Amino acid sequence: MQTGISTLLAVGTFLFGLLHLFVSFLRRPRTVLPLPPGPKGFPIIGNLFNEISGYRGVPGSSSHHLWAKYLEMGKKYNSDIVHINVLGDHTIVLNSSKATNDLLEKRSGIYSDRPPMHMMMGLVGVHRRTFHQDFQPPALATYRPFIRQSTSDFLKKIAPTEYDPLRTPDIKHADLESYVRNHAGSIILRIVYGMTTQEEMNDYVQIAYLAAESLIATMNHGSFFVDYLPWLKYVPAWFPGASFKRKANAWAPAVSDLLNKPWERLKPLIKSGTAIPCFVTRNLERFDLVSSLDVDSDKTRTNTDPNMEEVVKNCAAVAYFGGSDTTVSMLMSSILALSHHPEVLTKAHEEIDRVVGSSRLPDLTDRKDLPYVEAFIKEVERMYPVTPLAIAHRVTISDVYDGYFIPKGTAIVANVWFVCFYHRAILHSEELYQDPLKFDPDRFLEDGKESERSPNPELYVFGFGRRICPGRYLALESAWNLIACLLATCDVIQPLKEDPKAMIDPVLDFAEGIIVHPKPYNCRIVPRSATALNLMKTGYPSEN
Ligand code: HEM
Repeated sequence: MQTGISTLLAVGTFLFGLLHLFVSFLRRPRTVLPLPPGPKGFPIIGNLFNEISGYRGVPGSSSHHLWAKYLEMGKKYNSDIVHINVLGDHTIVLNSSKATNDLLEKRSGIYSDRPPMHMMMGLVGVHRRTFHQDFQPPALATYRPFIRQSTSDFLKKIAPTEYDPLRTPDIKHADLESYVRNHAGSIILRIVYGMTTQEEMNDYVQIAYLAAESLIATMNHGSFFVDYLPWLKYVPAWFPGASFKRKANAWAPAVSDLLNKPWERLKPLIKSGTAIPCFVTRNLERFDLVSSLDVDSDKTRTNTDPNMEEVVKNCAAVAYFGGSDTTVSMLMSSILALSHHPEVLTKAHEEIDRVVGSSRLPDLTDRKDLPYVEAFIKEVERMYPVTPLAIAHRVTISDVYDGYFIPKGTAIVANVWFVCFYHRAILHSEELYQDPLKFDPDRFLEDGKESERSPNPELYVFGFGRRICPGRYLALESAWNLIACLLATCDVIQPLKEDPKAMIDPVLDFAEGIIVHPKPYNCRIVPRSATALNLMKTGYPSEN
């Protein structure tokens, strides 16, 4: 009986698949204008078996980064916008700042939808306004004490017991990453859910880490077959070729924990009036939802808008996720860059010593007076963009650009990373940045002051138009605070005993995913003096 049902399901799915392909073929865009150039595909399946489809299941598919493949494609077709069609699902890759600006910024009204991310369980696409209100610069002043607290905790963790520069041991990658993860995680958990104790935060930082592993692997449009054939989400996990389904099942608990666990912890505290004011409490109050919160079940009793509790819950989880792994990537790249560029470290030390002195830690109020530190962070953003392909948008109505037809529903990918070729590129473009593969913070300065001679990478690394990252101000403040304090107190140098063959290339060795991280590296973080070590151990003065 069981086998009969399975066979029936398999045959049904196969026939349904054929029907879907046939209908997409009939409904393919027919217009006198050409689609942007791209590899010639086969009828119906299009570029499915072409490496640039983004689908990792293609036999023999190389492990090259997707953004590097897009580079090759742009070169080949000599165009800064290129087109891929997989099974009737259209993707257009924008390889230049002009194209991203023209479409994602100037035509933001129609280019701000998201393609469905079937592997992502709908965590994106939630209420943007709710989010932006709490993460705009005026709200940030309230969060600065949490940022300072987390930076103090970080400095204490990396501080050696004694000041002995020659015997300070290497920091292993896993330890450094866990301290950085704790820094980013504790700031966001305090802001979003009002968590204050390190013990409870540890568990939740780990939850965000596990969820990030799955979400990172799934968010690049086309990473899984189901992105192209949405009905596949209904096939059972045992179905031949349904490895995406088995992966989704394995990842589901982590993503569900991310969404539910901190929420379930907070609900009774809100009900009893003992919750610490935070993003969730403020938004529940804003939408008059506190009294309707149902502590005993997953469901909401709804005497107001039935969806708003879900919106607040989703926004909280998206902030918790969005604010964790991204900032970790940026900080790990910053520390890697410092350990490879002693000349940058020396200039930053000189600036901090001159402006802040050595008797206190730098604070966010010093930020405007430390242009070299600011330029260093910009150069990290440019050189190591956290999300090299941003997050795909989708166009809601058919459009025409540069003489090309862009069909309604096309996924739009901005290739932010893109190494230069001719005059088309973004963060590594020779046209925008002189000597683009050189790590050089000075490109953002003139006579020691902030300058606009190279465009600010923040125009690209945080996304575009209406979808621009709402957490960008928080990310930059928290990253700045940690980096400035690290620079003020420490030398960041190469490890003592490093096998040269095991050393990673700071330009090329990045792990693939929607959020990219440097491959594991060790380094040495050595206090600059006994006074600096003392500052690390005491941290910022207590604010209670
Ligand atoms: C270095 C740190 C960060 C980077 C590089 C970054 C980058 C991005 C990018 C590229 C997008 C997609 C924008 C687009 O589609 O055009 C995005 C979206 C988003 N980010 Fe960030 N982000 C960072 C930190 C944060 C933080 C700290 C938070 C939370 C407080 C956050 C919350 C979000 C949310 C909620 C979205 C979705 C916005 C939407 O779909 O409308 N991000 N981020």
